[in-house]
Amino acid sequence: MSTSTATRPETSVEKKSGGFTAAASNYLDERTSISAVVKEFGRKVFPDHWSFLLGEVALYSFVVILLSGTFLTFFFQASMAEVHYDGSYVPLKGVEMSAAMASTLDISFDIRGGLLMRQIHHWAALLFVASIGLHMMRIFFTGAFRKPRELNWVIGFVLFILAMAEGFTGYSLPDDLLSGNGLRIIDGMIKGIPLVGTWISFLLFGGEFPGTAIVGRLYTLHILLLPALVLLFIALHLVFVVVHKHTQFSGPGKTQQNVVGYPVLPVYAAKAGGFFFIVFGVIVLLATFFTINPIWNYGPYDPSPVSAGTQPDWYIGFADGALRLIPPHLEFVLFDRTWSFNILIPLGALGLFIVLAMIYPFIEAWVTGDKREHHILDRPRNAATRTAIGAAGLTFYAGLWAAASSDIIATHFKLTMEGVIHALQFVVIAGPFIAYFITKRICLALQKKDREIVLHGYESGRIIRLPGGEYIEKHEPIDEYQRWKLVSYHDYKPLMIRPNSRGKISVGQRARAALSRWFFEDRIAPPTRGEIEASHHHEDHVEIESSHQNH
Ligand code: HEM
Ligand code: HEM
Repeated sequence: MSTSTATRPETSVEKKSGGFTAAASNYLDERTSISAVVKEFGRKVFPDHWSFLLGEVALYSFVVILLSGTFLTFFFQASMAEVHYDGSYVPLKGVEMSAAMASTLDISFDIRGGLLMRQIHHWAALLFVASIGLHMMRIFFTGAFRKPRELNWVIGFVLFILAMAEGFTGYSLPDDLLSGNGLRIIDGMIKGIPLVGTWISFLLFGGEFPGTAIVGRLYTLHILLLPALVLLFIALHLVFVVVHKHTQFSGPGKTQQNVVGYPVLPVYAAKAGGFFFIVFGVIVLLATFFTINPIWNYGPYDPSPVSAGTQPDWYIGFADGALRLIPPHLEFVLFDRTWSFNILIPLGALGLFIVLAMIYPFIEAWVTGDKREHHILDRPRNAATRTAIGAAGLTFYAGLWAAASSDIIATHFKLTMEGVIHALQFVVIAGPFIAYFITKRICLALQKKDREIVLHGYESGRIIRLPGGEYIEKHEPIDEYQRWKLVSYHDYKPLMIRPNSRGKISVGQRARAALSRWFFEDRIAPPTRGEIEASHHHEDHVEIESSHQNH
């Protein structure tokens, strides 16, 4: 039995030269065959555009969160046992609080580098969610979620929800006044669920709110279960980015079949490595110069003193705002139970908003009937209806978000609380329609402008007098590169209604066709080759005439 000898990889004897690094990499390669993977991955090409950095910012801030979070676990005590504070922050000396709060104060005042680490963790968390939000907007407005990336949109969206859950559980850990108020709102929301609400609340808090179990439970979620899920989904997300290859904006030489950019090794890896340190550095600077969550000012949790101006972290604002905007009297007793529609309606509206955003790629694909793969990104103006839908969604979100600061807006601008609430109710309900309309018109106007530029060139500012006495402004033709950018998009058409196999047109079909018409209505067709050529002839004509004039 000597078959195996022929196929064995070469031994290390011939490869020994080349110093310690080469020897070490040979050693590793012979035992793992990793060089094939490095070679393959190193040849991957990533296109260059500033907006593709947003996903990277999310990734790098997560690494910072992991590092700083691990440091915090060495000192944080996830216990609600009552203690008397005995650290070096004098104003709270002797005050009764939970061990969680006392240990967070110790991290802030008595552990070397502790306050910086806490602030790094908190600022990194804020940046993490912000970059995810911006990344998601770039994916949405450029249509990067279209086939084959719909599933990666959903995976990304799960990451967005997980990030908010991480943020909320983290915010609740120090057991200070703000933590407790946040948890009390969650408790109220849970209890508002008909029939089962009270039971779920008891299950979560281990009895009557707040109990003594919640911080320990949230801690397990915060440092074990949720980070594991985030890591898993980030890994899946990035595998998909590699498998699908990255999208790119249209331009000369860029097609649906290729990716134009830098290879991972050495260019992209070096750039990404440098960028990681920039993100890390910015977070450390923020944490050094700007206080975040000074829990010593708030004190331990106590249900009675809710200070004015209490704010959640920015990404929870939209949920808080929804609760503030709903009229409070939508609550009544029926069948011996309290029905809190002032909680159920905001919960339902937010749930619907989140689900619609999550499945948007599938809705759009259904409405447009578009089954092709898309690797070239849309310029937002060229997908006017999608861009307008996005603007409507953002206006809704922004209205809710602003409402989380309703009291601060009222006191700062010397307005009445009711006035602010009514204005924001208007923004949340009518704002999306107004935003939709305005955005769509702006996109169509920009499309018309592009068409004009392709056909007639840029306005040069040079006025020429024609032989007949007429004054015209000379238009400079645009170069090939610019023209490519302006005309290389597809003009889609609404779906045609077709009868099904039994020769009938179903109601669903009709609805779909109507939606499709709405999606594509008012579009401005890109200039055709014929039109461009015709416009060139015209340009030449003017050119000859004007040179005549000069002689
Ligand atoms: C922890 C959160 C996230 C991380 C670390 C992350 C990271 C990344 C990175 C590094 C890329 C490649 C570079 C780029 O295009 O920016 C990417 C692409 C992508 N991400 Fe995310 N992402 C996250 C969340 C999301 C969310 C919330 C969505 C959408 C709901 C999303 C959807 C996508 C899609 C569709 C692509 C492919 C884009 C393309 O090829 O043009 N991601 N992500
Ligand atoms: C996306 C992931 C994460 C987010 C968004 C996040 C967010 C937060 C926030 C906002 C706080 C409150 C900080 C404060 O006191 O001002 C916190 C606390 C904490 N986090 Fe995280 N965190 C994340 C992941 C982690 C991980 C992976 C660990 C552990 C390895 C960790 C460990 C801790 C600890 C121990 C605390 C309590 C100490 C303290 O409040 O200062 N976190 N987290």
